[in-house]
Amino acid sequence: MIDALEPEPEVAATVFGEHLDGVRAFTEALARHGEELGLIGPLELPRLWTRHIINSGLVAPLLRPGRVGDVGSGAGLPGLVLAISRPDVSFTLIEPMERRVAWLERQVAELGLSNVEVVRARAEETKLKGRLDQVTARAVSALRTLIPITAPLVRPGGELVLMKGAGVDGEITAAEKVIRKFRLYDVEVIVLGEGVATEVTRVFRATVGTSA
Ligand SMILES: C[S@@+](CC[C@H](N)C(=O)[O-])C[C@H]1O[C@@H](n2cnc3c(N)ncnc32)[C@H](O)[C@@H]1O
Repeated sequence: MIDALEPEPEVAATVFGEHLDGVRAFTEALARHGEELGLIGPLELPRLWTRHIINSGLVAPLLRPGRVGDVGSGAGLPGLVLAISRPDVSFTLIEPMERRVAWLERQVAELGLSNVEVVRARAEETKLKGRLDQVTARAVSALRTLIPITAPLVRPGGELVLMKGAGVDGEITAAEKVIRKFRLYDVEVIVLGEGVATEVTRVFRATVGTSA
């Protein structure tokens, strides 16, 4: 079963390079236990690499050495994939659900990741206000509600790096008020993986201004 999940080797090698073995170990663990732990749906298994793992890994070049928070890590997407890909970055995975936190902690131990801490909390209840250089999130909520829970965690001048679907432009329009309220600037949508990956990754990136 696991063999069928192996990626197109060239795509995976391009995206993960020397970190491919670590990413592969995580993906195999997720394929084995993800469904029984309620981390991924049964339909996701055949497209674990294309839709989830490579999709997450494409974001790695946008991160800078520093402290990155991943809000709503769930199964570890993109947080654990990025932590494997970027050992030069410190990651704080923020996830409120106990069972998911246990999974994340177990993976951190099994993969021997020394650049990850896991915080069990909702983003708005952490003590991380203004302390992170960048914040990532994937499949947590629309920008209109996601920005108010992620932007306060970022230091002034830091960035939101939020993974989004094809409807990102509409989400930006609906979020205009909170974009102003949280003084986001240099707002852009970056499309990653064109010509490389089966599915492109869209990122809403914005710099966070001084707190409102
Ligand atoms: C649909 S899952 C997506 C998980 C993962 N990011 C992915 O792409 O597979 C959404 C996750 O966000 C978490 N979550 C929801 N609201 C949150 C909040 N306010 N702060 C932190 N995490 C939150 C949920 O517990 C859940 O694990």
